[in-house]
Amino acid sequence: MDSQAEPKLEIFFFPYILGGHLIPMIDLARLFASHGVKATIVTTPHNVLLFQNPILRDQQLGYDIGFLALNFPAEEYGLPNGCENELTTTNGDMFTKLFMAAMKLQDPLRKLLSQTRPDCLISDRLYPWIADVTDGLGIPRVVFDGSGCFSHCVEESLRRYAPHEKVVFETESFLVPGLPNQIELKRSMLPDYVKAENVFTHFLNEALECEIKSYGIVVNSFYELEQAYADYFQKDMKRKIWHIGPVSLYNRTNIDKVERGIKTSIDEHSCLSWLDSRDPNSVLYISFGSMPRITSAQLLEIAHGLETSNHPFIWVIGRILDYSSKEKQQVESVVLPVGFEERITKSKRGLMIRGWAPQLLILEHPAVGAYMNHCGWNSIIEGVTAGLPMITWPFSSEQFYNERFILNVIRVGISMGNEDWVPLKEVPRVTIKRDKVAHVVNRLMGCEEDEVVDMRKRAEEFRDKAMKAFEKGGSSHSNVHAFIAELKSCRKISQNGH
Ligand SMILES: O=c1ccn([C@@H]2O[C@H](COP(=O)(O)OP(=O)(O)O[C@H]3O[C@H](CO)[C@@H](O)[C@H](O)[C@H]3O)[C@@H](O)[C@H]2O)c(=O)[nH]1
Repeated sequence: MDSQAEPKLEIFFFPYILGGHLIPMIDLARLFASHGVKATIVTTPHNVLLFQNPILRDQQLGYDIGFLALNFPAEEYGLPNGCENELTTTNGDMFTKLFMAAMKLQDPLRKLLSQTRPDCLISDRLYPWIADVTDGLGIPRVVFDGSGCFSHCVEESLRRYAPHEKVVFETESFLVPGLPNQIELKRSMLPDYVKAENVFTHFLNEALECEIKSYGIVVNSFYELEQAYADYFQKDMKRKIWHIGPVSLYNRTNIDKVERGIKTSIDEHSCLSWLDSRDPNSVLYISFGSMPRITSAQLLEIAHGLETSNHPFIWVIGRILDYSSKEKQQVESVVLPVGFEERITKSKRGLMIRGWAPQLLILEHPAVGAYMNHCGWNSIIEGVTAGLPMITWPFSSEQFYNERFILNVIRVGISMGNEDWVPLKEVPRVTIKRDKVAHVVNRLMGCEEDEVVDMRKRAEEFRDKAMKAFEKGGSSHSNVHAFIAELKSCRKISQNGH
């Protein structure tokens, strides 16, 4: 039993500087603070500014949460002042510089940790030097992986058995051995750094070594969603994992005031009233995450496809890069079919959001009936939490693994059919044509076929399980407690000098 006088457990949270990593890590810190931990988010000055409002709100609620800022060497890398995450980059070159600058956080972090000595550091997977910083300081280090446990298991199987080396053609399928489900992939879906060694292979190998040497990993997922993989990870891969999500549910208590850093590009009330005017389950929500993904040509095909399919939609057009320019500069204004916007606005068929959408607010609305996304893990877990079937359209990173998870493991989606992995910030080589877009949208929206009805049912069941996992007594809630208890006992052991 903890004595009343025992000091609070202090955890430092050190997120990576990509939107899809920062957002869930901030939620994670807020979640732990709500469980009585002193949570300190260690990030760079402009990222502090970006997320200060939700943290202030939590402080007003009495939670012990705050920031510590590390200087970001933007200037040293020729980045404009304030460019401290990929959301503020406007071309591909800046993105590369950002990665390099992030590597330089090592020394300031070391200095900070040696002065402050928290009870634990939860850091993002993408800092391969993190073990050098914490080892020797005696601070337990835990890795937060922005993706789910499933993609870890796929990565491990590919490393162990290299099944992709036994197929000749890019379009040839192979089975991913040793996993609880039959998972088929094609070589064309694999990252270039898996198929042949490059700089990123080494970077990720170092990150993995660091992860293996860590105390364990926490994931933004819940046990019931990927039970077989959570067990596989612990038993076969012999590593510790805590499923503590969906962390976005932390925002749920105040869903109409969701602030997750970035200011939304649409007035939230007009977005909600547009949704209020639509029938339940009738709207398709389309978003491809926080990074630029699609080409101008693809944008046109999506627009035509949506118009033909005739289902209501909310379409988030994030940043589009001009892939033909050497610098991959951001396109200032996007070209849509003539009269498209007027037509969909007048008929109230669609709502376009240029920039940043209040995603959680939209996903939670009863009018939304399906979600087309790029299979970024946060999008998936947020879609699952909203009980939505999905249209999967992966492009890069581990997104094709995540797509298999949706299609073959939890079976709540249908695929748009892209099979061509491209590196982040490279031009997608495949353009899905308008007829295909319309066909896939029609297959899911307003369809009464058994396959789709079953998919919706399963999606709703997973939503209920997600809610249950997060509530008091649920698996994620208990895992947060178990994790805290374990860290407390580590602290006692180190204090007693054992
Ligand atoms: O207009 C928007 C767009 C995005 N989001 C939020 O931004 C996050 C996006 O995260 P995710 O869906 O994971 O996409 P990425 O930003 O692309 O994520 C990167 O990081 C993920 C976690 O490691 C990986 O799974 C992805 O492959 C990788 O691209 C989610 O929380 C969204 O709710 C918004 O709130 N509004």
